[in-house]
Amino acid sequence: AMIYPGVYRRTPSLWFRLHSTYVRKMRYLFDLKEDDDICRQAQNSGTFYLFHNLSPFLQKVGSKYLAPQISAVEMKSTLGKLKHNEQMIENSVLIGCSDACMAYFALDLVFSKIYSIPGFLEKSVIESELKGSFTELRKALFQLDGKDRPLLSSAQALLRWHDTHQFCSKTGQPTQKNVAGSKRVCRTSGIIYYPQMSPVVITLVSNGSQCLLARQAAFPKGMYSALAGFCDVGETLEETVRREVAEEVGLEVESLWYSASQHWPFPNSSLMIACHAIVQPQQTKISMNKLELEAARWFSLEEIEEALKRGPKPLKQENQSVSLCLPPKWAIAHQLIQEWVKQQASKPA
Ligand SMILES: NC(=O)c1ccc[n+]([C@@H]2O[C@H](COP(=O)([O-])OP(=O)(O)OC[C@H]3O[C@@H](n4cnc5c(N)ncnc54)[C@H](O)[C@@H]3O)[C@@H](O)[C@H]2O)c1
Ligand SMILES: [Mg+2]
Repeated sequence: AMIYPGVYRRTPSLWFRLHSTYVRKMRYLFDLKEDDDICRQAQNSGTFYLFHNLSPFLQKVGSKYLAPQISAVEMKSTLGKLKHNEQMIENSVLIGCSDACMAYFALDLVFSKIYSIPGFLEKSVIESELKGSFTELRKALFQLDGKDRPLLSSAQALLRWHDTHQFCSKTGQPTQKNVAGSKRVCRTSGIIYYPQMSPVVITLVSNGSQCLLARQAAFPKGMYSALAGFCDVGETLEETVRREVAEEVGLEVESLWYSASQHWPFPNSSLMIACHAIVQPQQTKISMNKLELEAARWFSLEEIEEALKRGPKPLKQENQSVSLCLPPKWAIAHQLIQEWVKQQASKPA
């Protein structure tokens, strides 16, 4: 149920003739964020992605997993023992819309405090009612394919932000979310809080023929990735790349260029900005920062190509060590590595 803006309400066909699907979607989402009444209406006709303590609800269909969209009606009836539907639905946050402008919301059952409502269903009962399970997001990202990954990642980030920003940090008074969940306001101080994101630079360093990968102690066994670091206040992205490379492996960047970016929900909300960097070929001796990293070294094209072929799971080798494995294909670090392999292949021999 699309809500047409302004003059188009009388002439919906004009709205469709004048705008591409993409523009219509973006205008609709803008209206939902700006206008609480429009957004409240959309909550009664939209669909919901469910979370339980930040774990998305997944269903197995054949050999595939997917995140089902639950209609408002379906939700009220399935979770029908609720006496406070309205109130619960208002805890949802807007996360997108379909090409036909049907709004998508995310709702966390735990954060909505519905468990304090007498008679509300246990998690396991909800899971068997809806025929699926609440799955930890990292695991879910491996099981899902396609468009659900970024959608669930940003949904989780937004739900987490609301849960941890319920009070004004100046007055200590409760903050109120707008219906879409695109901001929270403190009525006492008038301060508006917007969902927070930390910029992070992730850099694949190359010396012209090898690339530098590193691992943190917390990484899965065998996994190496590009260098990453949070931007400091006042820094440009270029300065962050140079500082992080110097801090973590003791090298000086000669040149760098931007590749792409990706939202990353762990551990909070980061905007991962991916870059390639080249260090001077005569200055490639790694001096690793042991506080940050467990290992860092140069890898040849052959080693990287083999690891890409093997896929994301490490193999146990004879000497007890594990083989190199790389970040999953949906992580931007993987994309940087793929691009580097292509650059190497296109170089004259
Ligand atoms: N290396 C990878 O392949 C990779 C891939 C995907 C995502 N990431 C993400 O990149 C992020 C940054 O990487 P890192 O841990 O090496 O960063 P880092 O090298 O900047 O070191 C982390 C330290 O920075 C400090 N810090 C400064 N600002 C911070 C902020 N806004 N939030 C949290 N800590 C902050 C903390 O002291 C923290 O311990 C991590 O959140 C990680 O999830 C890394
Ligand atoms: Mg780092």
